[in-house]
Amino acid sequence: MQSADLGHIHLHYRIDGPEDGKPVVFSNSLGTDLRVWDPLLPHLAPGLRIIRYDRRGHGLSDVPDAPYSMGQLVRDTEALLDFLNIRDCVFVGLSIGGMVAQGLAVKRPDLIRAMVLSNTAARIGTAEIWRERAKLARSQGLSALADATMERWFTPKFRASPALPIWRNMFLATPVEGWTGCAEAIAGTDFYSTTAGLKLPVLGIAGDRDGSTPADLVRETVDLVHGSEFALIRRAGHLPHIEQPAAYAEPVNRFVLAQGFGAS
Ligand SMILES: O=C(O)CC1=CCC(=O)O1
Repeated sequence: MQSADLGHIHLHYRIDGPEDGKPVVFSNSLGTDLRVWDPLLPHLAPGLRIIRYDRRGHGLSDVPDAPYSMGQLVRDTEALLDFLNIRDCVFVGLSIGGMVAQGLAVKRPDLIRAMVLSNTAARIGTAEIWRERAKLARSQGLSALADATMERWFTPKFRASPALPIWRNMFLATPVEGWTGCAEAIAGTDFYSTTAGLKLPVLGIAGDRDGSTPADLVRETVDLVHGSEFALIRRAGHLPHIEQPAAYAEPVNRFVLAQGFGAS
């Protein structure tokens, strides 16, 4: 457990793997903390340096007053990677984390060599939807959003499994200020034109039963970048690395290794 003092904010982060391993940065989704990647880690190729962090308003990072902007979320990540002296990473962005990836790749191409855009898009939902959800969260708490969120995150089969409370509790443990702050950032984000100008290797990943970023939406964004690849994970919702970790790891490992990121 470590905290980075970035001057404007403290972010909680964690690094696993050898110090001289090639860096792969994981940026998670709204309403989750860095532990959301735990099911995937045992399936990743050996020898990588795995960097995870809690976005502002989430996990053990600072919780500034809402609203947040996507520019702030990108800047936080940029500052963290500079603090950790990370360059040329493969950046794996899940949902809002994928939006941060798109913004950061435009702003700081020196930081990102290639990116995985997982269950994300240049624009997710509509501003109205996110502002409605934020209003409900502020008036009634995240419990008012929990059932619908689990339906977007997971298939019915997974929702009936004993593992569900782990992820539901992670969602419910998110500070309302942090969740609504990030929801406002999503509401204000449309990266279509800037993502279309990106020139770096991109792998898109979608779940065939994603209730938040359906596969066609993910594909539309990923196709904006010339030469991008795409993988569909079957029997999975918005968090396919939890429901199908081995199937998710397969394209990620192939893509990461194709960037010259083998064990050193
Ligand atoms: O729909 C959800 O709540 C899931 C989600 C959308 C953006 C994000 O990061 O998570």
